[in-house]
Amino acid sequence: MTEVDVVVVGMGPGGEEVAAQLARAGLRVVGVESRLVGGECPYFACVPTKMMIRAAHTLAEAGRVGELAGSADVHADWAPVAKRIRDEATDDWDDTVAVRRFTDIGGTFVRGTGRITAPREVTVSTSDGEQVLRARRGVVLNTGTDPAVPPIEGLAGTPFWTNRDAVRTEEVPRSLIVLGGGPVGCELAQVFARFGAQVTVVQGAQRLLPRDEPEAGELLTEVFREAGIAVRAGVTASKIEHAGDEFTVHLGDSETLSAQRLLIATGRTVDLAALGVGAYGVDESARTLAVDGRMRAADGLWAVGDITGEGAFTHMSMYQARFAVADILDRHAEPADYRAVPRVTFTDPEVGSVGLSEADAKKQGLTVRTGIARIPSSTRGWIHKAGNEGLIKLVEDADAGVLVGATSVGPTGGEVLGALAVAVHAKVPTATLQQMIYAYPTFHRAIESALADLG
Ligand SMILES: Cc1cc2nc3c(=O)[nH]c(=O)nc-3n(C[C@H](O)[C@H](O)[C@H](O)COP(=O)(O)OP(=O)(O)OC[C@H]3O[C@@H](n4cnc5c(N)ncnc54)[C@H](O)[C@@H]3O)c2cc1C
Ligand SMILES: NC(=O)c1ccc[n+]([C@@H]2O[C@H](COP(=O)([O-])OP(=O)(O)OC[C@H]3O[C@@H](n4cnc5c(N)ncnc54)[C@H](O)[C@@H]3O)[C@@H](O)[C@H]2O)c1
Repeated sequence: MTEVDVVVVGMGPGGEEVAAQLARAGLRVVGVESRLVGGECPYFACVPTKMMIRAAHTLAEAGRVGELAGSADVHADWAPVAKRIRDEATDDWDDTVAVRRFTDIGGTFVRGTGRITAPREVTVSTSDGEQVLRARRGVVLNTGTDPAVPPIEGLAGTPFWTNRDAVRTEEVPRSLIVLGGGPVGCELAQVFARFGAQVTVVQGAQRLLPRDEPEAGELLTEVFREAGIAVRAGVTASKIEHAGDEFTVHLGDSETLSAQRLLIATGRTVDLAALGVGAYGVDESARTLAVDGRMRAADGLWAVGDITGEGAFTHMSMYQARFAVADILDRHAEPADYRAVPRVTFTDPEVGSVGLSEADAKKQGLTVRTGIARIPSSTRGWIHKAGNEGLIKLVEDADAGVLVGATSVGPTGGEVLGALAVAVHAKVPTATLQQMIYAYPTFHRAIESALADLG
């Protein structure tokens, strides 16, 4: 039995941050990680997928030369992408540097799978057996999520991909069926299509990116279809077969789709029972672990990141980390505020949003006014021409005269979102936004046109 101040189970972005800050503050901290310190984001998610996207979008830009600047002879090659992911992003999926960063500031690292076995007690299964850790102040969970694999007949046991396989691939499949049209499915569908795969997205919901405004998902569907990516929305797979080098996906009774690879991108799952949170009296059958504004799930138990269900983003995990650290160190902090959470899906066009959608604002009983501007109709969009698809949508609480939500789709939609995130976060009056000067001819100047709809 080892006794310390805090045990952090799971060293994703937030857990790494909590563990490091507490160690720097002089606490005795043990960090427990079963796979790689840094978590999903640097090894299997944000960073490698954004490298894939950067490469894929470069190909698309080269493809636009014909319309704008002459001609270009482009040959796609996955080898530099795979090499960059292996060498630059993941160090060949080796976390030696990240572990050292933590131990150099006084943290103790244990490689293994942690499970809460009593309040303030974690038992870690390691390659050498079990280790029991007692945490005087408590336990912080940052164990993230795993890909959710739907219970479709025939799927289990087939060599399907999740994001973890897709980022490790050394070659582009000839053809790919993507099950799920959320951010993971959309980003990866476009990457592999731009590298030459024949791609079909099968999306159970009625549109792509259903968490975003309908206008965004509809626009992305148009862009995908124009690029030859088939989008099947509102359908689900009834049965899956794999034989030889081919998957067959049955849609309903009569239709089938075939492809060399199948990517499962149907969301994420958390197993609270496996983490043993029941020892704290917490409901282990819940889908996520509810926390308060200080990230407390129970007395002596904190959680940060995807496990809390407050939006699965690296920036959310890092944001929540600061509240857990403040609470553990007895420092005063206002509770976490989720009014203005920004999120960007890095397709081309990028789809960024912040705060409430129009539908959610109405559900909250607000008097809603919306404004919309199309990027191709803006001066910059018109100049940009090839690849100029996009829009700005604003959602105003008309009684308060402030924006409560906004969407920015476009070639730099995620960057334009920055201005809108400030407006929602700081509750800048709509009248003040309308008086602002927007540089000509920028993409963000389309915000001014959308504001004109708000009177
Ligand atoms: C393909 C893809 C692309 C994404 N792109 C973006 C993006 O561009 N921007 C963005 O903001 N977000 C993105 N996300 C989401 C982002 O990856 C997560 O929100 C982020 O990793 C934060 O997760 P987390 O802090 O909850 O922990 P995670 O990163 O999930 O890490 C949790 C860690 O806990 C470990 N662990 C789990 N159980 C145990 C246990 N019992 N004992 C010990 N260790 C354990 C795991 O091995 C893992 O390393 C993407 C996700 C995916 C799947
Ligand atoms: N750029 C980013 O910030 C980024 C990128 C990727 C992922 N993420 C985050 O990671 C998390 C996981 O992303 P995701 O896209 O896997 O999950 P998601 O839950 O956002 O989307 C999954 C989609 O799959 C569909 N689906 C579910 N079951 C299905 C089935 N059986 N057949 C067909 N479709 C089905 C759903 O309708 C849903 O739209 C999200 O919270 C996301 O925000 C963020």
